[in-house]
Amino acid sequence: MAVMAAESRPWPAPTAAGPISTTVRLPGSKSMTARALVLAALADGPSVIEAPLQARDTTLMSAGLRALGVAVDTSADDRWRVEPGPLRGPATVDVGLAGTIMRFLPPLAGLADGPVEFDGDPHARNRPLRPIVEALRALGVRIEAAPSGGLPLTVHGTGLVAGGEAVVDASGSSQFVSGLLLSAPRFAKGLTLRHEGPPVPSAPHLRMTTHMLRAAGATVDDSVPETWVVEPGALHGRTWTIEPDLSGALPFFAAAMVTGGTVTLAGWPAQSWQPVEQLSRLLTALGGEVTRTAGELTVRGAGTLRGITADLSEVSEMTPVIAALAALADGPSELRGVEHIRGHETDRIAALATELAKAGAGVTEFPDGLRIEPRPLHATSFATYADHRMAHAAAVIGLTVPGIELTDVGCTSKTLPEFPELWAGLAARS
Ligand SMILES: O=C(O)C1=C[C@@H](OP(=O)(O)O)[C@@H](O)[C@H](O)C1
Ligand SMILES: C=C(OP(=O)(O)O)C(=O)O
Repeated sequence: MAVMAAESRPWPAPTAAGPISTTVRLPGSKSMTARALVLAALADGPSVIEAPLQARDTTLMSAGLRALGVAVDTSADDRWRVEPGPLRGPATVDVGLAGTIMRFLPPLAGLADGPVEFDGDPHARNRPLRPIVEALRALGVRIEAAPSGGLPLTVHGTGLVAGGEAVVDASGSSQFVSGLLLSAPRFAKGLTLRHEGPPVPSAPHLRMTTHMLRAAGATVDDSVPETWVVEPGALHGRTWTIEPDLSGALPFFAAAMVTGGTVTLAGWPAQSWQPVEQLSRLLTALGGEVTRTAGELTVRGAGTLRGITADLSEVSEMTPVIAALAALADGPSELRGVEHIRGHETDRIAALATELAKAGAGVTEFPDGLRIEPRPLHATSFATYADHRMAHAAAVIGLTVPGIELTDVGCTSKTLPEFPELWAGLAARS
Protein backbone atom coordinates (compact mmCIF):
# COMPACT_ATOMS: atom_id res chain seq x y z
CA MET A 1 0.00 0.00 0.00
CA ALA A 2 1.27 3.45 -0.93
CA VAL A 3 2.12 5.44 2.18
CA MET A 4 4.10 8.09 0.39
CA ALA A 5 1.91 10.78 -1.13
CA ALA A 6 1.15 9.07 -4.43
CA GLU A 7 2.32 10.63 -7.68
CA SER A 8 -0.23 12.76 -9.48
CA ARG A 9 -2.65 10.52 -11.35
CA PRO A 10 -5.04 12.34 -13.74
CA TRP A 11 -8.36 10.55 -14.01
CA PRO A 12 -11.41 11.01 -16.22
CA ALA A 13 -14.41 10.69 -13.94
CA PRO A 14 -16.79 7.99 -15.18
CA THR A 15 -20.30 9.07 -16.16
CA ALA A 16 -23.42 7.13 -15.19
CA ALA A 17 -25.69 5.89 -17.97
CA GLY A 18 -28.74 5.87 -15.66
CA PRO A 19 -29.78 5.44 -12.02
CA ILE A 20 -27.11 3.76 -9.88
CA SER A 21 -28.57 1.08 -7.64
CA THR A 22 -26.22 -1.09 -5.65
CA THR A 23 -24.97 -2.16 -2.24
CA VAL A 24 -21.49 -1.13 -1.16
CA ARG A 25 -19.19 -2.44 1.55
CA LEU A 26 -16.75 0.18 2.69
CA PRO A 27 -13.80 0.10 5.09
CA GLY A 28 -13.75 1.32 8.66
CA SER A 29 -13.99 4.88 9.91
CA LYS A 30 -10.75 6.85 9.73
CA SER A 31 -11.60 8.71 12.91
CA MET A 32 -12.48 5.59 14.93
CA THR A 33 -9.42 3.69 13.67
CA ALA A 34 -7.13 6.59 14.64
CA ARG A 35 -8.62 6.80 18.14
CA ALA A 36 -8.52 3.02 18.63
CA LEU A 37 -4.83 2.96 17.68
CA VAL A 38 -3.93 5.75 20.13
CA LEU A 39 -5.99 4.30 23.00
CA ALA A 40 -4.55 0.83 22.33
CA ALA A 41 -1.01 2.26 22.37
CA LEU A 42 -1.64 3.84 25.79
CA ALA A 43 -3.41 0.83 27.29
CA ASP A 44 -2.19 -1.52 29.99
CA GLY A 45 -2.51 -4.61 27.78
CA PRO A 46 -2.94 -5.76 24.19
CA SER A 47 -5.84 -4.70 21.96
CA VAL A 48 -7.40 -5.92 18.74
CA ILE A 49 -8.85 -3.56 16.15
CA GLU A 50 -11.44 -5.26 13.98
CA ALA A 51 -12.36 -3.89 10.55
CA PRO A 52 -9.85 -1.01 10.70
CA LEU A 53 -9.43 1.47 7.90
CA GLN A 54 -6.37 0.60 5.85
CA ALA A 55 -5.40 3.80 4.14
CA ARG A 56 -2.57 6.30 4.18
CA ASP A 57 -3.75 8.15 7.32
CA THR A 58 -4.07 5.02 9.44
CA THR A 59 -0.99 3.31 7.99
CA LEU A 60 1.09 6.37 8.89
CA MET A 61 -0.52 6.44 12.35
CA SER A 62 0.52 2.79 12.86
CA ALA A 63 4.04 3.57 11.63
CA GLY A 64 4.28 6.56 13.99
CA LEU A 65 3.26 4.42 16.97
CA ARG A 66 5.73 1.71 15.98
CA ALA A 67 8.50 4.33 15.89
CA LEU A 68 7.53 5.17 19.47
CA GLY A 69 7.88 1.56 20.62
CA VAL A 70 4.34 0.19 20.21
CA ALA A 71 3.99 -3.16 18.42
CA VAL A 72 1.27 -2.65 15.80
CA ASP A 73 0.68 -5.74 13.69
CA THR A 74 -1.29 -4.84 10.58
CA SER A 75 -0.50 -8.05 8.69
CA ALA A 76 -4.08 -9.35 8.90
CA ASP A 77 -6.25 -7.00 6.84
CA ASP A 78 -9.29 -6.89 9.07
CA ARG A 79 -7.78 -7.60 12.48
CA TRP A 80 -4.94 -5.45 13.70
CA ARG A 81 -3.16 -6.27 16.97
CA VAL A 82 -1.62 -3.66 19.19
CA GLU A 83 0.82 -4.53 21.97
CA PRO A 84 1.76 -1.45 23.99
CA GLY A 85 5.35 -1.01 25.19
CA PRO A 86 7.31 1.71 26.94
CA LEU A 87 7.07 4.81 24.76
CA ARG A 88 10.51 5.84 23.59
CA GLY A 89 12.46 8.44 21.66
CA PRO A 90 14.39 9.40 19.69
CA ALA A 91 11.80 8.81 17.01
CA THR A 92 10.58 10.42 13.80
CA VAL A 93 6.91 10.56 12.83
CA ASP A 94 5.69 11.28 9.29
CA VAL A 95 2.20 12.73 9.65
CA GLY A 96 1.54 12.76 5.90
CA LEU A 97 -1.39 15.16 5.56
CA ALA A 98 -3.31 13.66 8.47
CA GLY A 99 -4.82 16.01 11.03
CA THR A 100 -5.43 13.03 13.28
CA ILE A 101 -1.69 12.20 13.42
CA MET A 102 -0.38 15.73 13.80
CA ARG A 103 -2.87 16.45 16.63
CA PHE A 104 -3.17 13.04 18.35
CA LEU A 105 0.48 11.96 18.54
CA PRO A 106 2.31 15.00 20.00
CA PRO A 107 0.47 14.62 23.36
CA LEU A 108 1.38 10.92 23.37
CA ALA A 109 4.99 11.79 22.44
CA GLY A 110 5.21 13.85 25.63
CA LEU A 111 4.95 10.50 27.44
CA ALA A 112 7.90 9.06 25.49
CA ASP A 113 11.36 8.94 26.94
CA GLY A 114 13.26 11.04 24.39
CA PRO A 115 12.77 13.51 21.53
CA VAL A 116 10.14 12.84 18.86
CA GLU A 117 10.31 14.75 15.58
CA PHE A 118 7.17 15.42 13.55
CA ASP A 119 6.88 16.53 9.94
CA GLY A 120 4.71 15.69 6.94
CA ASP A 121 3.64 16.60 3.41
CA PRO A 122 4.38 20.15 2.26
CA HIS A 123 0.82 21.31 2.94
CA ALA A 124 0.83 19.71 6.42
CA ARG A 125 3.10 22.56 7.49
CA ASN A 126 0.25 25.00 6.76
CA ARG A 127 -2.33 23.20 8.89
CA PRO A 128 -3.02 24.83 12.28
CA LEU A 129 -1.25 23.32 15.27
CA ARG A 130 -0.28 26.21 17.54
CA PRO A 131 -3.21 25.94 20.01
CA ILE A 132 -2.45 22.31 20.87
CA VAL A 133 1.29 22.99 21.07
CA GLU A 134 0.68 25.86 23.48
CA ALA A 135 -1.72 23.81 25.61
CA LEU A 136 0.84 21.01 25.81
CA ARG A 137 3.50 23.47 26.90
CA ALA A 138 1.15 24.67 29.65
CA LEU A 139 0.82 21.03 30.74
CA GLY A 140 4.58 20.69 31.15
CA VAL A 141 5.77 19.39 27.75
CA ARG A 142 8.80 20.98 26.09
CA ILE A 143 8.21 21.48 22.37
CA GLU A 144 10.27 23.17 19.67
CA ALA A 145 7.99 24.25 16.83
CA ALA A 146 8.41 26.14 13.56
CA PRO A 147 7.90 29.94 13.78
CA SER A 148 4.35 29.33 12.49
CA GLY A 149 3.74 27.36 15.67
CA GLY A 150 3.27 24.18 13.67
CA LEU A 151 5.28 21.57 11.76
CA PRO A 152 8.07 20.66 11.73
CA LEU A 153 8.21 20.23 15.50
CA THR A 154 10.04 18.25 18.13
CA VAL A 155 8.42 17.06 21.33
CA HIS A 156 11.06 16.54 24.01
CA GLY A 157 9.41 13.70 25.88
CA THR A 158 10.60 12.94 29.40
CA GLY A 159 8.43 9.91 30.05
CA LEU A 160 6.07 11.99 32.14
CA VAL A 161 3.49 14.70 31.45
CA ALA A 162 2.39 16.61 34.54
CA GLY A 163 -1.01 17.53 33.12
CA GLY A 164 -3.44 19.61 35.14
CA GLU A 165 -5.31 22.62 33.77
CA ALA A 166 -5.09 24.07 30.27
CA VAL A 167 -7.04 26.41 28.04
CA VAL A 168 -7.26 25.93 24.28
CA ASP A 169 -8.91 27.80 21.43
CA ALA A 170 -10.23 24.85 19.43
CA SER A 171 -12.26 26.90 16.94
CA GLY A 172 -9.69 25.93 14.29
CA SER A 173 -10.12 22.20 14.83
CA SER A 174 -11.92 19.87 17.23
CA GLN A 175 -8.81 17.69 16.94
CA PHE A 176 -6.96 20.01 19.36
CA VAL A 177 -9.38 18.88 22.07
CA SER A 178 -9.52 15.23 20.97
CA GLY A 179 -5.73 14.97 20.80
CA LEU A 180 -5.28 16.26 24.34
CA LEU A 181 -8.12 14.19 25.80
CA LEU A 182 -6.94 10.90 24.29
CA SER A 183 -3.60 10.94 26.13
CA ALA A 184 -4.89 12.70 29.25
CA PRO A 185 -5.58 9.60 31.41
CA ARG A 186 -1.84 8.99 31.30
CA PHE A 187 -0.94 12.51 32.48
CA ALA A 188 0.12 12.53 36.17
CA LYS A 189 -2.67 14.93 37.18
CA GLY A 190 -5.05 14.07 34.36
CA LEU A 191 -6.48 17.06 32.51
CA THR A 192 -9.00 19.83 32.94
CA LEU A 193 -9.31 21.41 29.52
CA ARG A 194 -11.36 24.50 28.78
CA HIS A 195 -12.10 25.85 25.31
CA GLU A 196 -12.06 29.64 24.93
CA GLY A 197 -12.92 31.22 21.60
CA PRO A 198 -15.47 30.93 18.78
CA PRO A 199 -17.43 27.64 18.76
CA VAL A 200 -15.59 24.32 18.39
CA PRO A 201 -16.56 22.58 15.12
CA SER A 202 -17.21 18.87 14.60
CA ALA A 203 -19.05 18.17 17.88
CA PRO A 204 -19.78 14.56 16.85
CA HIS A 205 -16.04 13.90 16.67
CA LEU A 206 -15.69 15.14 20.26
CA ARG A 207 -18.45 12.78 21.35
CA MET A 208 -16.64 9.95 19.56
CA THR A 209 -13.51 10.82 21.56
CA THR A 210 -15.22 10.87 24.97
CA HIS A 211 -17.20 7.72 24.13
CA MET A 212 -14.10 5.78 23.12
CA LEU A 213 -12.11 7.05 26.12
CA ARG A 214 -14.84 5.79 28.46
CA ALA A 215 -15.00 2.49 26.58
CA ALA A 216 -11.27 2.11 27.32
CA GLY A 217 -11.87 2.68 31.02
CA ALA A 218 -11.22 6.42 31.39
CA THR A 219 -13.27 8.70 33.62
CA VAL A 220 -14.36 11.73 31.59
CA ASP A 221 -16.67 14.52 32.69
CA ASP A 222 -18.01 16.66 29.84
CA SER A 223 -21.11 17.89 31.67
CA VAL A 224 -19.95 21.52 31.69
CA PRO A 225 -20.10 23.03 28.18
CA GLU A 226 -16.71 23.54 26.55
CA THR A 227 -14.90 21.93 29.48
CA TRP A 228 -13.56 18.40 29.68
CA VAL A 229 -12.17 16.74 32.79
CA VAL A 230 -10.21 13.50 32.42
CA GLU A 231 -9.10 11.72 35.59
CA PRO A 232 -5.65 10.15 35.66
CA GLY A 233 -5.88 6.36 35.47
CA ALA A 234 -5.28 3.25 33.43
CA LEU A 235 -6.62 2.67 29.95
CA HIS A 236 -7.46 -0.94 29.24
CA GLY A 237 -6.70 -3.09 26.23
CA ARG A 238 -9.84 -4.32 24.47
CA THR A 239 -11.32 -5.32 21.15
CA TRP A 240 -12.44 -2.34 19.07
CA THR A 241 -14.90 -2.96 16.25
CA ILE A 242 -14.71 -0.12 13.76
CA GLU A 243 -17.87 1.13 12.01
CA PRO A 244 -17.85 1.70 8.22
CA ASP A 245 -16.69 5.26 7.45
CA LEU A 246 -19.75 7.48 7.06
CA SER A 247 -17.92 10.41 5.44
CA GLY A 248 -16.22 7.97 3.08
CA ALA A 249 -19.67 6.59 2.22
CA LEU A 250 -21.07 10.03 1.40
CA PRO A 251 -19.88 10.17 -2.25
CA PHE A 252 -21.45 6.75 -2.80
CA PHE A 253 -24.75 7.97 -1.33
CA ALA A 254 -24.39 11.09 -3.46
CA ALA A 255 -24.21 8.83 -6.51
CA ALA A 256 -27.75 7.66 -5.69
CA MET A 257 -28.85 11.25 -5.15
CA VAL A 258 -27.60 12.59 -8.50
CA THR A 259 -28.71 9.64 -10.63
CA GLY A 260 -32.06 8.94 -8.96
CA GLY A 261 -30.85 5.51 -7.83
CA THR A 262 -30.50 3.66 -4.53
CA VAL A 263 -27.24 3.00 -2.71
CA THR A 264 -27.09 0.81 0.38
CA LEU A 265 -24.15 0.73 2.77
CA ALA A 266 -23.76 -2.75 4.23
CA GLY A 267 -22.51 -3.44 7.75
CA TRP A 268 -24.04 -0.35 9.32
CA PRO A 269 -24.31 -0.73 13.15
CA ALA A 270 -27.58 -0.39 15.07
CA GLN A 271 -25.95 2.36 17.14
CA SER A 272 -23.33 4.58 15.59
CA TRP A 273 -20.82 7.11 16.93
CA GLN A 274 -20.72 8.91 13.61
CA PRO A 275 -23.10 11.77 12.69
CA VAL A 276 -25.67 9.68 10.86
CA GLU A 277 -28.62 11.82 12.05
CA GLN A 278 -27.02 14.99 10.72
CA LEU A 279 -26.24 13.32 7.40
CA SER A 280 -29.78 11.96 7.10
CA ARG A 281 -31.24 15.41 7.69
CA LEU A 282 -28.98 16.95 5.05
CA LEU A 283 -29.65 14.35 2.39
CA THR A 284 -33.38 14.50 3.11
CA ALA A 285 -33.34 18.29 2.76
CA LEU A 286 -31.55 17.87 -0.56
CA GLY A 287 -34.42 15.66 -1.73
CA GLY A 288 -33.21 12.15 -0.89
CA GLU A 289 -34.71 9.49 1.32
CA VAL A 290 -32.61 7.84 4.01
CA THR A 291 -33.64 4.59 5.66
CA ARG A 292 -31.99 2.35 8.22
CA THR A 293 -32.76 -1.33 8.49
CA ALA A 294 -30.89 -4.06 10.33
CA GLY A 295 -27.27 -3.74 9.33
CA GLU A 296 -27.89 -1.37 6.43
CA LEU A 297 -28.07 2.34 5.65
CA THR A 298 -29.81 3.19 2.38
CA VAL A 299 -30.09 6.42 0.42
CA ARG A 300 -32.60 6.77 -2.39
CA GLY A 301 -32.39 9.66 -4.81
CA ALA A 302 -35.41 11.27 -6.44
CA GLY A 303 -33.52 12.26 -9.55
CA THR A 304 -33.80 15.96 -8.78
CA LEU A 305 -32.02 17.76 -5.97
CA ARG A 306 -33.28 20.72 -3.95
CA GLY A 307 -31.03 23.61 -2.92
CA ILE A 308 -30.45 23.95 0.83
CA THR A 309 -29.37 26.47 3.43
CA ALA A 310 -27.30 24.66 6.02
CA ASP A 311 -24.78 25.15 8.79
CA LEU A 312 -22.28 22.35 8.19
CA SER A 313 -20.07 22.96 11.25
CA GLU A 314 -20.97 19.61 12.83
CA VAL A 315 -20.15 17.67 9.66
CA SER A 316 -17.59 19.97 8.11
CA GLU A 317 -15.55 17.23 6.45
CA MET A 318 -18.62 16.51 4.32
CA THR A 319 -18.68 20.01 2.82
CA PRO A 320 -16.99 19.19 -0.52
CA VAL A 321 -19.47 16.48 -1.48
CA ILE A 322 -22.47 18.45 -0.19
CA ALA A 323 -21.22 21.38 -2.30
CA ALA A 324 -21.07 19.10 -5.35
CA LEU A 325 -24.69 18.09 -4.72
CA ALA A 326 -25.64 21.75 -4.31
CA ALA A 327 -24.08 22.53 -7.69
CA LEU A 328 -26.38 19.93 -9.26
CA ALA A 329 -29.55 21.05 -7.46
CA ASP A 330 -32.54 22.88 -8.93
CA GLY A 331 -32.03 26.01 -6.82
CA PRO A 332 -29.37 27.93 -4.92
CA SER A 333 -27.74 26.72 -1.72
CA GLU A 334 -25.89 28.40 1.09
CA LEU A 335 -23.43 26.29 3.05
CA ARG A 336 -22.08 28.13 6.10
CA GLY A 337 -20.40 27.69 9.48
CA VAL A 338 -17.22 26.06 8.19
CA GLU A 339 -14.56 28.75 8.23
CA HIS A 340 -12.09 26.29 9.76
CA ILE A 341 -12.11 24.03 6.69
CA ARG A 342 -9.78 26.59 5.15
CA GLY A 343 -7.25 24.74 7.36
CA HIS A 344 -8.18 21.24 6.16
CA GLU A 345 -6.21 19.28 3.52
CA THR A 346 -6.42 22.46 1.45
CA ASP A 347 -8.40 25.69 1.83
CA ARG A 348 -11.57 23.85 0.90
CA ILE A 349 -13.75 26.95 0.61
CA ALA A 350 -11.38 28.59 -1.88
CA ALA A 351 -10.77 25.31 -3.72
CA LEU A 352 -14.49 24.58 -4.08
CA ALA A 353 -15.23 28.14 -5.19
CA THR A 354 -12.57 27.93 -7.90
CA GLU A 355 -13.34 24.44 -9.20
CA LEU A 356 -17.16 24.68 -9.11
CA ALA A 357 -16.95 28.00 -10.95
CA LYS A 358 -14.63 26.38 -13.55
CA ALA A 359 -17.31 23.73 -14.11
CA GLY A 360 -19.88 26.50 -14.71
CA ALA A 361 -21.60 27.01 -11.32
CA GLY A 362 -22.25 30.47 -9.91
CA VAL A 363 -20.31 30.68 -6.65
CA THR A 364 -20.00 33.36 -3.97
CA GLU A 365 -17.34 32.80 -1.36
CA PHE A 366 -17.91 33.86 2.27
CA PRO A 367 -15.33 33.68 5.05
CA ASP A 368 -17.23 30.71 6.48
CA GLY A 369 -18.77 29.05 3.44
CA LEU A 370 -20.24 29.27 -0.03
CA ARG A 371 -23.36 30.27 -1.91
CA ILE A 372 -23.80 28.02 -4.93
CA GLU A 373 -26.11 28.89 -7.84
CA PRO A 374 -26.61 25.88 -10.07
CA ARG A 375 -26.18 26.49 -13.79
CA PRO A 376 -25.64 23.98 -16.57
CA LEU A 377 -22.26 22.43 -15.78
CA HIS A 378 -19.69 21.50 -18.39
CA ALA A 379 -16.46 19.57 -18.95
CA THR A 380 -13.40 20.84 -17.11
CA SER A 381 -10.14 19.82 -15.55
CA PHE A 382 -11.07 19.73 -11.84
CA ALA A 383 -8.07 20.31 -9.58
CA THR A 384 -7.98 18.15 -6.46
CA TYR A 385 -5.36 20.00 -4.35
CA ALA A 386 -4.03 16.73 -2.82
CA ASP A 387 -7.44 16.56 -1.09
CA HIS A 388 -9.36 13.28 -1.12
CA ARG A 389 -12.68 14.99 -0.57
CA MET A 390 -12.15 17.42 -3.47
CA ALA A 391 -11.63 14.28 -5.57
CA HIS A 392 -14.91 12.84 -4.24
CA ALA A 393 -16.72 16.07 -5.12
CA ALA A 394 -15.37 16.00 -8.67
CA ALA A 395 -16.29 12.33 -9.10
CA VAL A 396 -19.90 13.01 -8.01
CA ILE A 397 -20.26 15.85 -10.53
CA GLY A 398 -18.63 13.68 -13.19
CA LEU A 399 -21.39 11.08 -12.91
CA THR A 400 -23.81 13.42 -14.67
CA VAL A 401 -21.50 15.92 -16.37
CA PRO A 402 -19.39 14.36 -19.15
CA GLY A 403 -15.76 15.41 -19.43
CA ILE A 404 -14.85 16.07 -15.78
CA GLU A 405 -11.19 15.17 -15.44
CA LEU A 406 -9.60 15.07 -11.98
CA THR A 407 -6.03 16.39 -11.99
CA ASP A 408 -5.18 13.63 -9.49
CA VAL A 409 -7.17 10.73 -8.08
CA GLY A 410 -4.17 9.34 -6.15
CA CYS A 411 -5.00 11.67 -3.24
CA THR A 412 -7.97 9.43 -2.41
CA SER A 413 -5.44 7.01 -0.86
CA LYS A 414 -5.61 9.21 2.27
CA THR A 415 -8.80 7.47 3.34
CA LEU A 416 -9.77 4.98 0.63
CA PRO A 417 -6.99 3.70 -1.68
CA GLU A 418 -9.49 1.60 -3.60
CA PHE A 419 -11.67 4.62 -4.46
CA PRO A 420 -10.96 4.73 -8.24
CA GLU A 421 -11.84 1.05 -8.72
CA LEU A 422 -14.85 1.14 -6.40
CA TRP A 423 -16.14 4.26 -8.15
CA ALA A 424 -15.67 2.83 -11.64
CA GLY A 425 -17.53 -0.29 -10.48
CA LEU A 426 -20.31 1.88 -9.06
CA ALA A 427 -20.72 3.88 -12.28
CA ALA A 428 -20.87 0.62 -14.20
CA ARG A 429 -23.93 -0.37 -12.11
CA SER A 430 -26.02 2.34 -13.78
O1 LIG B 1 -11.19 13.90 15.04
C1 LIG B 1 -11.35 13.51 13.89
O2 LIG B 1 -11.17 12.32 13.56
C2 LIG B 1 -11.78 14.49 12.87
C3 LIG B 1 -12.30 15.69 13.26
C4 LIG B 1 -12.70 16.73 12.30
O3 LIG B 1 -11.67 17.71 12.27
P1 LIG B 1 -11.95 19.29 12.36
O4 LIG B 1 -12.62 19.56 13.66
O5 LIG B 1 -10.59 19.88 12.23
O6 LIG B 1 -12.82 19.60 11.18
C5 LIG B 1 -12.91 16.17 10.90
O7 LIG B 1 -13.11 17.19 9.97
C6 LIG B 1 -11.71 15.30 10.52
O8 LIG B 1 -11.86 14.79 9.22
C7 LIG B 1 -11.60 14.12 11.46
C1 LIG C 1 -10.36 17.11 7.47
C2 LIG C 1 -10.05 15.84 7.16
O1 LIG C 1 -8.98 15.16 7.59
P1 LIG C 1 -7.92 15.31 8.76
O2 LIG C 1 -8.17 14.15 9.69
O3 LIG C 1 -6.59 15.20 8.08
O4 LIG C 1 -8.14 16.64 9.42
C3 LIG C 1 -10.93 15.04 6.27
O5 LIG C 1 -10.70 13.81 6.20
O6 LIG C 1 -11.84 15.59 5.64
